[in-house]
Amino acid sequence: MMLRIEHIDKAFDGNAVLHDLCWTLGPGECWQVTGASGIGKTTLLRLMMGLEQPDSGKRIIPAAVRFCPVFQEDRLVENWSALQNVALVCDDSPSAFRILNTLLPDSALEQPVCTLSGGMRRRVALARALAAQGDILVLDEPFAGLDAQTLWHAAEALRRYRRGRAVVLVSHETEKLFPDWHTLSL
Ligand SMILES: Nc1ncnc2c1ncn2[C@@H]1O[C@H](COP(=O)(O)OP(=O)(O)OP(=O)(O)O)[C@@H](O)[C@H]1O
Repeated sequence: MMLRIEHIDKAFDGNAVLHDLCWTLGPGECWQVTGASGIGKTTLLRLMMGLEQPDSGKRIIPAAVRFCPVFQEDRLVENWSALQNVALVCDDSPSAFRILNTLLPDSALEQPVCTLSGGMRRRVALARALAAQGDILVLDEPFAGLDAQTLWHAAEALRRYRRGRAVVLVSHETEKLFPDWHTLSL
């Protein structure tokens, strides 16, 4: 078991978002979290990572488990290049370069990320999560703003570079891309 959620309730300003939610993530398992806009998908990811506290219920996680997140916002160092952003979380520069290279054109790798398009920036954020040392990839809309072909490449990079790590993914595209993954429907 890498992460367990037991009977979690979460409300904001008296509005219930998650109610009596139970779920277990096993080692190396891949999950897609689905549900309508506003149902609580991002809230659940934040609860998993301990960035939000439940009103009741608990989250059980071994102390050594580390997360590799892609947040809904890119959270990049704006004046740094894609390579510098990814190298920040990764001791192995050749491996960071390899991951970035599959996701972005060469011409985009060395300019400040603030000059890149929204879809390119999203791919830098995904590359950073894939290059990071950690146990669970937690990905909140990592494919936002990508056209069909780029999306396919990004999904392929996720398959190739997850390196056996568990994945929890929120994306509107997942059913077509990852038909063999588990689904948690909110
Ligand atoms: N910090 C907060 N303060 C108050 N309300 C919040 C907060 N975070 C989330 N909410 C509310 O909780 C509900 C669930 O939000 P959440 O972002 O988890 O939904 P979501 O399923 O990820 O939505 P989307 O698919 O649109 O991103 C929404 O009604 C949202 O307004």
